[in-house]
Amino acid sequence: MARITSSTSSDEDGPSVGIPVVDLSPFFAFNHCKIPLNVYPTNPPDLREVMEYVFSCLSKTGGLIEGIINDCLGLPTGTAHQDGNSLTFVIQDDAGGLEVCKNGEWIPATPTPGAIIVNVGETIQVLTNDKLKSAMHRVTRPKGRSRYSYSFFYSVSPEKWVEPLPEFTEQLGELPKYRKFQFGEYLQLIKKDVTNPPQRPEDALRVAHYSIE
Ligand SMILES: O=C(O)CCC(=O)C(=O)O
Ligand SMILES: [Fe+2]
Repeated sequence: MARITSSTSSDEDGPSVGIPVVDLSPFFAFNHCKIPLNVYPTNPPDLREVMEYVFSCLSKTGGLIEGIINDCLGLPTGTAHQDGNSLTFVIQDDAGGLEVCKNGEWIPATPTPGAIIVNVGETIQVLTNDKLKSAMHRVTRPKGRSRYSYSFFYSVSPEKWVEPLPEFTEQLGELPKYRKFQFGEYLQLIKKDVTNPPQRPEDALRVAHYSIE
């Protein structure tokens, strides 16, 4: 979130940035432009464009400084997560850094020229009733150099319903482990976690939300 605070106003009761005086609070707060909550004043006309640009530059600077602090403290830069979509294709450069958790151990996905890493996402985990599991993974930035990767998230469309397929339930004599949900609804839920992450990464909302006990 960002806010414009008026501290030099000669008018004690109103903002000094030309915002129509409806709300008399001395600041104008706004969220990341991807969250559709912002209501921008129409005057000055280029306020929105300038603010979104400044927001984006400062977010990048924040990420950079956060990474430097993490490096200095010896903390990992990446947060462990599973992908919610069906399949993710990852192409990483020779810096490496992608790690997958197996039996509690972090295993590096060693960079191989020309290779595409394929991650199974939670949608496939649900469709196969846990026969194929979505791996927990994270990214650590190698010390002293930058890292670039390209991720392609192959997904079902948001209106599609996702549930364990009969081939992995009835036909095997097994009960479904998840109740049916619409993919778009799940996306909305996990996006909330991305924009407003829980204190502990393990509290992030995952597909277990739809588990049948
Ligand atoms: O950068 C990478 O290697 C993977 C990034 C990733 O896990 C993700 O975007 O979900
Ligand atoms: Fe991922």
